[in-house]
Amino acid sequence: MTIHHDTRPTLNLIRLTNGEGLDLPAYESKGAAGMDLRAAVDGATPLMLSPGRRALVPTGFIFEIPEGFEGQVRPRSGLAFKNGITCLNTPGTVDSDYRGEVKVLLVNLGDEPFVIERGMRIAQMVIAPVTQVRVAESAAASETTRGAGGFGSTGV
Ligand SMILES: O=c1ccn([C@H]2C[C@H](O)[C@@H](COP(=O)(O)OP(=O)(O)OP(=O)(O)O)O2)c(=O)[nH]1
Ligand SMILES: [Mg+2]
Repeated sequence: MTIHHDTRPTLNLIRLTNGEGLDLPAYESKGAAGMDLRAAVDGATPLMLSPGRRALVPTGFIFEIPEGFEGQVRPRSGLAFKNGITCLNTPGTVDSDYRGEVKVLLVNLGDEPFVIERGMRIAQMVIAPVTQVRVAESAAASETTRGAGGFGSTGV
């Protein structure tokens, strides 16, 4: 008999009052990179995002990102393609020591108003490993073939 342990890191979620009744953020397919985040806006008063405007949309949860990881808040391509809705600060960064509510900074780059209803899947979060480095200062940079060439220096 084989016992399969779930060896994935744990993402602990704390549901806030405005998140009551919302589905947990979830991977929508077996191999999905991101879990979809839902809008915790008031059920009775959907949020109307006019063209060119932005809004900080609550998710209703605190995410305890495991140490050594970050949460990347990214747009959903369908909303971007169909409605011009994207994340203004993409990819948003959720630090592992953040204990506030995760929010999604949406912007409407389309030309029609967009209505955000409670429970709507507005963005996705990818959990990714991060490396913190030791910061040091040197007087001169080491030599490389590339040197200071950049911004198209190798041609198109
Ligand atoms: O899309 C986002 C981006 C950030 N945050 C939260 C979690 C993150 O840990 C915190 C700070 O984000 P960031 O470091 O990007 O913003 P800042 O402007 O540098 O604020 P701070 O001075 O609080 O670090 O805000 C979100 O909920 N959603
Ligand atoms: Mg910061």
